[in-house]
Amino acid sequence: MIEVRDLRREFTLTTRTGRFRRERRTVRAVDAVSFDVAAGEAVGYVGPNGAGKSTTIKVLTGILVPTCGHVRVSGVDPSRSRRELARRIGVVFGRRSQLWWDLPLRDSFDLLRAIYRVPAAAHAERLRECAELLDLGPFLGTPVRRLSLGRRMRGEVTAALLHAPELLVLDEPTIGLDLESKERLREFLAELNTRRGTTLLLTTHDLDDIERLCPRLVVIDRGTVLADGPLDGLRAEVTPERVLVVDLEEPAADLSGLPGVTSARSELNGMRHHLVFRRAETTAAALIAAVATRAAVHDISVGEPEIDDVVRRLYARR
Ligand SMILES: Nc1ncnc2c1ncn2[C@@H]1O[C@H](COP(=O)(O)OP(=O)(O)OP(=O)(O)O)[C@@H](O)[C@H]1O
Repeated sequence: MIEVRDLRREFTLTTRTGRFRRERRTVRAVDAVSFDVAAGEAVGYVGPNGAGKSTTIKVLTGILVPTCGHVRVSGVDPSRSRRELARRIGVVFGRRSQLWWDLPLRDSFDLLRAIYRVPAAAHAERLRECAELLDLGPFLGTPVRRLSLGRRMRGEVTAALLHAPELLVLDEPTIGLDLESKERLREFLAELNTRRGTTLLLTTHDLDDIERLCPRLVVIDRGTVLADGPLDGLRAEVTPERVLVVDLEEPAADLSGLPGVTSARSELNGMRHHLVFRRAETTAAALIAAVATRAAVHDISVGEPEIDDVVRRLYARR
């Protein structure tokens, strides 16, 4: 669905250095970026501010022409076949609107139908479905400028989906939304991906979006790809240890020396034990079984590093 090979995009900046002197400087926003996204995947494209996320998205959606490299989205070269691409993909920019500010939502949707030449019956059916799932029905007659941000974003997503695209590209779709609106949007997008098979590529600073929506992460920093893989795989790569917390029925003085355990400590007078173990050497299940031979276990939990921690560690590798 998406094919990116050795993508580079540069910007030339001109700064005044004297009354008649100007200096030209080249900024490489994206450099040697390569990744693929298969049909049906949901991929999070993350990185710190200025990493090159939006530049990549703009190249993928045909807004920017690459300086060099090979890019194919939905079978077409985005910068050469922008119109064709627009018929195949949907795009949502969280910080920009594709709706007509003074028109009621419904009129914006009608205009988009005319632009994309969607048959009336198919349009009506998709609008009914999106309006129902995103609870937009009561607001279809409201001018866009009077909608809350959460409702407007739901309108933006509906607008991007009315022509039934096979790929939806979202740049910061949950930025500025309250928790409830974020959750509602995530739920809708997750369903769109799993039920409809719509491919998703999204950039976000909100790692809960990734946790909820994207089994795979592409991490970019300073224009190059730092890591690409399943979230769980990246977790294991950057944090080779996990923690098993065991609550016992009776206090036990010491649970150290179990195979694969690198450190152990206890609290609550020996009722709770924290066992740090290396995932490469043992599994949580094997460790629980080993603990059970020494003491009666009341409850257990296995700590995974938070996704924020995983991404921070990936950035810190530089
Ligand atoms: N039009 C432009 N002219 C000059 N430099 C630009 C332009 N657009 C982006 N850049 C530079 O390219 C780099 C990457 O920017 P980009 O907006 O792609 O990053 P980002 O990862 O989307 O950041 P953020 O999360 O802050 O939106 C930055 O150094 C930025 O200043």
